[in-house]
Amino acid sequence: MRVGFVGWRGMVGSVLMERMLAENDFADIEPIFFTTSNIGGTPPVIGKETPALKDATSITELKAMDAVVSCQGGDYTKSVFPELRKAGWQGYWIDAASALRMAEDSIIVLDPVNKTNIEDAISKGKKDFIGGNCTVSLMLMALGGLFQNGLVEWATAMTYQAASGAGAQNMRELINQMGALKQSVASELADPSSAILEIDRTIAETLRSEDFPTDKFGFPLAGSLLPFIDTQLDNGQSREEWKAEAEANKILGTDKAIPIDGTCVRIGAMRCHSQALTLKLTKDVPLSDIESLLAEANPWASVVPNTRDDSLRDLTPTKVTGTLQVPVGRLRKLSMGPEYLNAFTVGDQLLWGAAEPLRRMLRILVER
Ligand SMILES: NC(=O)C1=CN([C@@H]2O[C@H](COP(=O)(O)OP(=O)(O)OC[C@H]3O[C@@H](n4cnc5c(N)ncnc54)[C@H](OP(=O)(O)O)[C@@H]3O)[C@@H](O)[C@H]2O)C=CC1
Ligand SMILES: N[C@@H](CC(=O)OP(=O)(O)O)C(=O)O
Repeated sequence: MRVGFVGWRGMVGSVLMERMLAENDFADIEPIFFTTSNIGGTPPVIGKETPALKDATSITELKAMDAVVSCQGGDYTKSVFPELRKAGWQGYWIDAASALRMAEDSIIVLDPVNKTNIEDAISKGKKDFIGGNCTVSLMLMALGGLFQNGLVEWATAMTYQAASGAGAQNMRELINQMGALKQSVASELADPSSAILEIDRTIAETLRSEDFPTDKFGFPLAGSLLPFIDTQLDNGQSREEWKAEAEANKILGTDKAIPIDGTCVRIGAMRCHSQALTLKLTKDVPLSDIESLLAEANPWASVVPNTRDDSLRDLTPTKVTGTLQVPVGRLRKLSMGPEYLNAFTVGDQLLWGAAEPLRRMLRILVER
């Protein structure tokens, strides 16, 4: 299988490359690397010979691929994909960008949750397999045991999303913001007898100053938060909030849409998205059954006991970052009634949130 990779040196693409190397995925395909900026350049080192970088905008070059995996972004997808199909290309298109997610012919891929739908789509000749939004994929990885068993009447997710979701430059800016804050009070901090309210005043001034580094986010994130992610829709939702219900129901293949809504918030974590969920269950399910269903849904979901020690140790971005684990905890029935469940989950948005579903989709095709 000749597989073209576009966007392999970006942040999501680099995580995909790391995972493919770790799983020895390149052994079973003929990889060809593309670029939008360095045609003829040196391809990445993957343990086998590959040709010089090809032009990612060349329909002729792309047409020679059996599959194309793109982590290049939505603008690239929108400009190249229709031309490629128009030119009669019948290969598989696997994409991290949101551009084609809700297209009628596309499947949103998250195989631990919708492998049957994926297999069915391949059998029916579908060719466009798109990775889901990171918060949606991570929610379904963590809470698949309830959603897949028809136990969720509705859900509301309040998110705590990492800087990485906004891009590599934003991650750098977050650290620069942290550095600028520390610098502004360095001498006071070094003096244990200095007044905390004076430090706080200086920090607030620094956050509000014109010199504070905010080119990428537009606003301070370190020492603050940003309660709006992605663009604004007419109904008051952010596009990120809209994706929850739209994409989750498409992934689950529900006949009747499960309402899912909430508020998406950017916080100063590096690459793990966290979510606090309230779920209205379709019936009163005992907590022990809920825990079993969640833990058994897939090998990456795990239940963190709802104790202070366990939650603070195991249910944080610090613990989860760089791993494929998607722990879920803070599980308890809410005071509203026995059908109301509280949950909190954390996941790495570059792994299960972006690269891993694409890697596994390619494997499904290779192994058929
Ligand atoms: N960030 C995220 O959390 C998620 C992103 N996505 C999707 O993936 C797409 C790509 O996102 P992301 O990986 O963050 O984008 P990046 O900006 O990191 O990379 C995109 C492309 O930019 C080019 N580029 C230019 N300068 C550099 C540089 N210094 N280092 C690396 N690449 C550079 C590369 O193309 P070239 O080699 O051709 O020059 C690269 O493939 C997004 O647009 C989105 O659609 C999906 C889910 C989550
Ligand atoms: N919007 C997500 C990241 C992302 O790229 O999402 P999508 O693939 O749906 O555009 C975030 O900011 O955390």
